Amino acid sequence: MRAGFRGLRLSNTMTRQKEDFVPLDWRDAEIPEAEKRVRMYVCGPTVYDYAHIGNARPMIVFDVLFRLLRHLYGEDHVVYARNITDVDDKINARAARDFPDMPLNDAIRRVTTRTTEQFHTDIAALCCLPPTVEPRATDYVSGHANGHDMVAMIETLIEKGHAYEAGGEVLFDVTSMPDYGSLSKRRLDEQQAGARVAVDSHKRNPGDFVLWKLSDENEPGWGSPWGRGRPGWHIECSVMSEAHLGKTFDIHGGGLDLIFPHHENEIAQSRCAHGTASMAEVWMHNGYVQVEGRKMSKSEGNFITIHDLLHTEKFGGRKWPGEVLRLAMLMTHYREPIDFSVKRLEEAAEELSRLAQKFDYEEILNNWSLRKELELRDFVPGFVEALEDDLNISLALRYVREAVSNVRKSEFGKVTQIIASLEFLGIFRPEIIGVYSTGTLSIGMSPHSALREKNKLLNLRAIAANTSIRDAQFEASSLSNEQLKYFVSERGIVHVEKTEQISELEIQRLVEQRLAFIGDKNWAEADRIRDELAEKGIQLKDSKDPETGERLTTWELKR
Ligand SMILES: Nc1ncnc2c1ncn2[C@@H]1O[C@H](COP(=O)(O)OP(=O)(O)OP(=O)(O)O)[C@@H](O)[C@H]1O
Ligand SMILES: [Zn+2]
Repeated sequence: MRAGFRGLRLSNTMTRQKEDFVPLDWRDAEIPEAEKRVRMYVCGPTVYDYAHIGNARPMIVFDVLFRLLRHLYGEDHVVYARNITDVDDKINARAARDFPDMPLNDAIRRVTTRTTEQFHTDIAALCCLPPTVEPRATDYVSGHANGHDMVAMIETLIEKGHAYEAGGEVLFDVTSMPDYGSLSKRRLDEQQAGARVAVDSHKRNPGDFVLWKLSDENEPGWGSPWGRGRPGWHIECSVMSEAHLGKTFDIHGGGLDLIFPHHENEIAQSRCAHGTASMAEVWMHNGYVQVEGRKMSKSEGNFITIHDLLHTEKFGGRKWPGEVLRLAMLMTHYREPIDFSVKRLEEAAEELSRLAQKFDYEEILNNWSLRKELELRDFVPGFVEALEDDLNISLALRYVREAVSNVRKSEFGKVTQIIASLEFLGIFRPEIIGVYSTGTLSIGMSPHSALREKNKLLNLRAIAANTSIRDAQFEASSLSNEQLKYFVSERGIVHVEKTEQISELEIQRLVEQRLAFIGDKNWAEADRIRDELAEKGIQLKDSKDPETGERLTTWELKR
């Protein structure tokens, strides 16, 4: 087998073919094994508003690819860069609207920080791993330490005759690049002939695009040789991908809508600035999330945010767990369109609970900790091969389904393969395997059962740490001498509650007080204490000491 080929085949928009994937570093015998890297760049969000579920699709698709690359090449051998676009006129408009009394730059900062945090929270709930690096556009406009900045790249493009200044802008001259349009397969002459948009008078060609534009006083701006201004949209990705992945790298991804003009223009900038034959070896594009046949988008107004799906009942009258949303995306091949509907989410939810029914909680807990001990990295048969075929997740899921229907609980190895596969796809959480567990740790419990309960609880904690449950709550630091009730809710949230504040000493004190009342024949007070304790779950038993004949009261916890 060729060096670097691990069986992975990917559809390349550039060649319109499914190709064997051989990362660049593996083609170069000079690079030592330990230093080889697979390098992937994905265009991230423009942070001015909540991300909608359409925006989530590339994040989820390329998260699966990231996981697969890590599995095939080793975790330390994959670099995944996904940017944050925090400079954009839509951001400026939102800042002025939301914080009218604040200086614009502060307001912009507020909007981008708030939106970025929200984005991170949303996609963590969709079980996406953080990328290796997440550069922000504003850190790369000018004066970047290694010279990896937008102003420097634009200067290079002007020097090399690919860009020109006109009408308060710097524009890329598309005719300066003979094979401009190679990704979208749009020929320049066709574009010009068919151009219906009025040609801006200062543009040499209708297809020329903005690299830099001057800013008004009340717009954000950076100093540059062409005056105080801000970058056009495409230049940031050329600059940040070079800064983190080099002049040419392995995979570049994003949604279908980015092929033209965004990716086409990234290619033009990068290749012309660096004098290279390609920017990325493989170009991958996910299909649209659609609503009634039309692309979900903010401008169409036909969108639903990830946040609303997770936390409100706006869509289909219920909240949808992150795994369900994620599975709803993964059920369709990444290049095909998805019609987003309540029905689809219901199907995903049903599929998850079908996968769940087979297992019993106790079993999984035991297997889980064993698996951790053994560091098993084994998946159900056929699973990895299916993913290697251009991310054929539907087929991979079919293998998981088959494994689930054939497995017996005692088949530890197979059960762990199933869990590893579900976990790999990011759809594993305790609740999807039917977990609804409650338990009690209480005073008066036999040491053996207390230990069992305690171990269960610690296992829950381990599960919470190992999956993406971020909201797990553990209030209990000491598990002895307190009655603690814990439960895993349907959403997988682990709560630990103190169900009883009363201490053993206190019970003892009350028992003695009651005996004193009995001695005084004050039955009313004696009964009051008995009822009070019963309310707290403590049952008293009266007996006589067989030797002394003395009245004896013991207590136990009633369930
Ligand atoms: N309906 C959709 N289906 C699939 N991917 C989408 C959809 N809408 C946007 N994307 C992708 O989401 C990523 C983030 O893009 P970005 O933040 O620029 O979205 P956007 O352009 O603001 O969305 P919109 O199209 O709603 O204005 C891009 O890779 C883009 O291709
Ligand atoms: Zn980009």
